[in-house]
Amino acid sequence: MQFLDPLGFVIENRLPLLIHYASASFSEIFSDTSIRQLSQMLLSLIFFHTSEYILAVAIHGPSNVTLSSLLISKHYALAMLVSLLEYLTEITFFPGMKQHWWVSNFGLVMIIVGEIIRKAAIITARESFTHLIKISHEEHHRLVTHGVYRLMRHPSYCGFLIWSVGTQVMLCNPISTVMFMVVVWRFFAQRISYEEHFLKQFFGVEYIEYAENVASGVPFVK
Ligand SMILES: C[S@@+](CC[C@H](N)C(=O)[O-])C[C@H]1O[C@@H](n2cnc3c(N)ncnc32)[C@H](O)[C@@H]1O
Repeated sequence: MQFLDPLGFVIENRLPLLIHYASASFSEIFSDTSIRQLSQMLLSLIFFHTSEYILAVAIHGPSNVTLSSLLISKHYALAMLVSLLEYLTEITFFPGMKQHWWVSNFGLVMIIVGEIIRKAAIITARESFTHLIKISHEEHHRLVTHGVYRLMRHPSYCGFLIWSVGTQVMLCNPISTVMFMVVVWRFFAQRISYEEHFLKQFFGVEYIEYAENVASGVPFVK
C-alpha cells in the first residue's frame, strides 16, 4: 500500500506521515486558542461548583451540607467529558472551527449572565433554596416572590440553562451545544412540574396566583 505525504508525494514508510499528523495535532491541542478556551472552561467549572457549595454552607450551615452540594453527578461528569472529547477532536482535525471568536466570546457572556441569574436566585431565596426539592413543608420555608423571583419563577434553572449551554458555545462545540440544550431543558421541564406539585401543596392559592402571573423562566415551559 502506498502513502501520500501532505504535498501529494508517494512515500514508502508511513512513519513520517504519522509523525507529521501527531505533531500537527499536538500543536493544535496546545495552541493559544485551546489554552485560552480550556482555561476559561476550567475556571468556569471551578467557580460554579465551589460557589454553589460555599453559598449552601453559608446559608444552611456546614452540618446541613454534604458534598452533593458541589452538584457533580455521574451524568453531568459524563456530559462534560463528552464535550471535552468533542473539543479535542475538532481542534485536532478542524482547528478553524475554534477560531470564531465572536461565538466564543458570546459563550463567555452567557456563562457570566447565567452565573449572575443563578446566584441572584440563591441569595434571594436563602433558606427556601435547597439543592434537593422539598417534599414536605418545613417551618422556615417561605414562598419567595420578590427580587429575581418577581421576573421568573425558576431563575436558578434559567441561570443554569444559560450557563451550561454557554460553556459549549464558548468552546465552539456545535454537537455539545445542541446536546446540552436538549438534555438540560428536558431535565428542568420535568423537574419544574414535580417541584411545583409540592409548592402548590405547601402554599396553595398563593402559589397558584404567583404561577399564573409570572413566567417559568425556562423557554417553552409554562
Ligand atoms: C434548587 S431550588 C430551585 C428553586 C427555583 N426552582 C429556582 O429555579 O430558582 C429547589 C427548592 O426551591 C423551592 N422553591 C422553588 N421556588 C420557590 C419559591 N418561589 N419560593 C420558595 N421556595 C421555592 C422548592 O420547594 C425546592 O425545594
